[in-house]
Amino acid sequence: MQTIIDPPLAQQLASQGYFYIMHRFNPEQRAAFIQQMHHKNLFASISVGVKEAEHNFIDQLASAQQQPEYITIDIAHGHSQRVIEMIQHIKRCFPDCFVIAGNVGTPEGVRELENNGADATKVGIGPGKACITKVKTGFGTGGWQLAALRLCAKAARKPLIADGGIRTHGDIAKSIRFGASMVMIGSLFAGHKESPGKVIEHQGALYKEYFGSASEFQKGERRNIEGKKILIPYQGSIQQTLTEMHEDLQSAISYAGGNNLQALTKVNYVIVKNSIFNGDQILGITGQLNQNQYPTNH
Ligand SMILES: NC(=O)C1=CN([C@@H]2O[C@H](COP(=O)(O)OP(=O)(O)OC[C@H]3O[C@@H](n4cnc5c(N)ncnc54)[C@H](OP(=O)(O)O)[C@@H]3O)[C@@H](O)[C@H]2O)C=CC1
Ligand SMILES: Nc1nc2c(ncn2[C@@H]2O[C@H](COP(=O)(O)O)[C@@H](O)[C@H]2O)c(=O)[nH]1
Repeated sequence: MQTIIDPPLAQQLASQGYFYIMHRFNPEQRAAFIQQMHHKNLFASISVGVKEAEHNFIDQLASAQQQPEYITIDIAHGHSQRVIEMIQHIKRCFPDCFVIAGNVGTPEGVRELENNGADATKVGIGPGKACITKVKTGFGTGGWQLAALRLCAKAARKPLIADGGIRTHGDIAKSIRFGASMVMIGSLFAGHKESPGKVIEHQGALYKEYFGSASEFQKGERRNIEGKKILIPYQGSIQQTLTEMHEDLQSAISYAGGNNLQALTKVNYVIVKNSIFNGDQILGITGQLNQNQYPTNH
């Protein structure tokens, strides 16, 4: 997403061994981005849409022999013929490229994209924090993302990426329990100084803008709008959050009784009707929100 990642942050993440997906909203900069990443011996992970210009873009990369290691097909409704055609087009041009397709919310969607060549599938229709798909269309996995993931995982033969709805670090461990190999995160990263969202001062406090890729702010027009703009409290460096996520995931693995991520995939769980958040907010002793978590809703 344009308010989450830009080339410098992609370089930082890749050089530290994190996976990233570069957004597709500066289309003319993608070829140069691949070159820059390769020049620094880093992997290139770009995204594309499904329209004709995107097919032509893949052809241009192929003619220039500029193969990114990862291409994500990033559209709202991933269980569609246009995504299947794009997977096949990419695989024709770049048989070795790892193709991530999505987003879907059903086992049928996962199976069909996998059968047509996707190497991994993104699961999540509408659980994102800047998303309004559920209220506008009545569709989606918003509010039951983990259950959707669990259903999709039963059908999946290749990795699943849980995309959207990660609100706490604990949600990462839970997503792995229900079948994700990876999670994709927007809002939890949006407030950091490295994220490209604009800094806004509001009633004496600093925030960063975070907008949906299907919002009017991204699209520049009010057509098929399924996203909104929100403000996320400004949080300083992303490294602190990454470190804390790492530590929390390590603790989760230990609670699961193991010493690697596999342990999380087998742990027992109970489903409770209402979330057992105990009404807690994670507040520091000064009453300030802890640096990295639980921004207020806007
Ligand atoms: N994960 C999620 O829940 C969602 C994510 N998004 C994000 O928003 C961005 C823009 O996505 P998108 O609008 O698909 O990209 P594009 O504008 O590239 O549209 C791709 C194609 O899908 C069509 N389209 C758009 N929305 C839908 C829909 N809900 N159902 C069926 N067809 C649709 C478009 O029609 P036309 O040409 O007429 O515009 C176009 O043909 C992406 O980054 C996507 O990830 C958006 C919504 C949901
Ligand atoms: N329905 C919409 N979903 C969107 C839009 N822009 C992005 N997204 C999805 O949200 C996640 C990030 O979720 P978060 O909970 O971590 O903030 C992102 O990866 C996309 O899949 C949108 O405009 N509408």
